[in-house]
Amino acid sequence: MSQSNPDLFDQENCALMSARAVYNVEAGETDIYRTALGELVGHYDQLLRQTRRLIRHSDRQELEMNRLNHRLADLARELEYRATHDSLSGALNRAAVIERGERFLARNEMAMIVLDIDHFKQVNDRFGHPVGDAVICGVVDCLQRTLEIPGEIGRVGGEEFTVILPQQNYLQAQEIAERMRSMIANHDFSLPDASRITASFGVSWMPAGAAFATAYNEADAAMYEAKRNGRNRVIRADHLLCA
Ligand SMILES: Nc1nc2c(ncn2[C@@H]2O[C@H](COP(=O)(O)OP(=O)(O)OP(=O)(O)O)[C@@H](O)[C@H]2O)c(=O)[nH]1
Repeated sequence: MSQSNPDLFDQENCALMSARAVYNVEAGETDIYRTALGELVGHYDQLLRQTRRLIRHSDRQELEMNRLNHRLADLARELEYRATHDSLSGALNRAAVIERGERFLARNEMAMIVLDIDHFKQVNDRFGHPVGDAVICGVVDCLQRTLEIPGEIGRVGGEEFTVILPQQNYLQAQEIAERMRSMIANHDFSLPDASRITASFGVSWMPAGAAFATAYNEADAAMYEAKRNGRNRVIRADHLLCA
């Protein structure tokens, strides 16, 4: 059995119908009251119709407002993503790496990997910028596929990347960097001459409360040492300091 929607104005409707009945039955008795009642019935009727129309309108407005609120939330998420991510590779951008790294390091020990693609200028020079761009995306893909624990991958320069590893010690970070190095070196980037891509890695580790800039500078210095030592290798910053 179908149930009709309840009318918000059931009681008012009943009052209106009673008034109409009185208006009809008592015709001719007291014209002055009859006329006044007639006007009241007319205005009341109109008031009910307009109120119903306003309620329908405000329901539509509420639906539209909900739709706009959802759209606004989507746009805010998109804006936040664009402000924090590199548009080419989808990795975090430099500002976001610094912001998240500082946040992690304020409370936790943190290891950090800095890596730089080897001889990347030659890739651009030999095959063109679009191929270079594809290599950048391929490298980020290799990093993502290797990172099986919580961590953040960022692109901090043209062909330089960072991996932030909260609560990892030196040895764990070194092993992750080694797996990333191997993954890139063995990956087929589909270059026209079938050549391979390699990257050089530096690893640092900092206790909670240390400065993010120190973590980055130490990993960066280790990465440059890896370049000087022949590239396609991982060097730890503590080994650098001991040498
Ligand atoms: N395709 C592409 N190239 C970029 C981008 N950003 C920077 N580069 C290029 O990256 C290259 C970096 O070259 P270099 O700093 O000389 O370093 P490299 O050739 O990788 O040599 P090493 O680091 O010493 O191994 C330059 O040719 C830049 O033009 C980018 O977004 N896309």
